[in-house]
Amino acid sequence: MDTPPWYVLGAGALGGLWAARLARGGVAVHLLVRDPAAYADGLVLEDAAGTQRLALPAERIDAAGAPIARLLLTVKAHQTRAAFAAVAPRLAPGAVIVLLQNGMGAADALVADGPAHAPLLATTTLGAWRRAPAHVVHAGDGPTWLGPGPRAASAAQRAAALDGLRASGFTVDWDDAIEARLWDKLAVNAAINPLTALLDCRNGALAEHAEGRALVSALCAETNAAFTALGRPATALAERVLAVAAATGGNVSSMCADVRAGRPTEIDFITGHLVARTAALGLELPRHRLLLEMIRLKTALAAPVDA
Ligand SMILES: NC(=O)C1=CN([C@@H]2O[C@H](COP(=O)(O)OP(=O)(O)OC[C@H]3O[C@@H](n4cnc5c(N)ncnc54)[C@H](OP(=O)(O)O)[C@@H]3O)[C@@H](O)[C@H]2O)C=CC1
Ligand SMILES: CC(C)(CO)C(=O)C(=O)O
Repeated sequence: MDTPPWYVLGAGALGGLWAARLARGGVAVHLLVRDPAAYADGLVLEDAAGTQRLALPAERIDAAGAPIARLLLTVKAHQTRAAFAAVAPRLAPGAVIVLLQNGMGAADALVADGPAHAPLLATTTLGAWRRAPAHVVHAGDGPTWLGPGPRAASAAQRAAALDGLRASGFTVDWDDAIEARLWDKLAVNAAINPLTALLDCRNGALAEHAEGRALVSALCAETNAAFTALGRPATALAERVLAVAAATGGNVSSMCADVRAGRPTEIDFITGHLVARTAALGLELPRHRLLLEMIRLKTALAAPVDA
């Protein structure tokens, strides 16, 4: 039986990287996009191997077409619900769906919204950025972890996702405790992303300056208290966050980039998720809540104002 194509919904930096690597691995890949004209010449991948143009079919997200049996969702957390609603009518029964993004809570909304799909969750330390809309740069390596989502997937769906994504040549492993990995990544993003966005600085600045280290430590103390309340282990959180800030020192964080561009951010799925989950247990996180409100205001201020 022919292996069905991967459809990549979210052909930005990370989705473009995966699409290009899967295609280079000999897999059929289709892009689901808002503007197919931007991908008319395919997708360019720039990495250690050089620069390569890959011819990939790009379809409008809401176009009618063949049923989709394998879907990789790499839109930002706040874009997930709308993007998934647009593609849901094309999903084949038992489709393999992988949600690869930062933040938490987007998959819960998909499952609550809808038909009996069972998205798997994934997290990665790969890094990528877009030089142009259809030109991605592979900027950082690392493993990708796949695990169960809020609704149980079948063993066949898990195996198809894992084997299918491994065709990229990236390291992909299964972890039943994916939620713990997502919380760990959330803890890093909850400190670095809003601080760099509000201070308009690169990640490294937080580790380089005593004031930055103090802010990170204060936020991580709250995250530690939150993890304890949620029954999750959290060791040396501030040290780990500062190590990531230093290791990605030259990066403009995704939230800083979004704020600079006047785009909505993933704050509600990072800090918002943390604050809401602990508030439900009666624990307030005043520093995180302040950052949440400041980033929300920053986004509101970027919206056009009537004269
Ligand atoms: N980039 C990275 O290195 C890493 C990113 N992540 C996470 O991965 C996720 C994706 O990030 P990233 O790739 O950087 O983000 P990008 O903004 O580069 O990509 C998101 C893509 O989704 C597309 N999109 C959004 N809504 C729709 C829709 N309704 N229909 C079709 N396409 C849509 C956007 O299209 P359009 O171009 O039209 O706006 C864009 O191409 C985020 O959660 C991020 O935090 C995690 C680890 C590393
Ligand atoms: C790890 C970090 C902070 C790297 O920039 C990131 O995930 C992001 O920018 O969203």
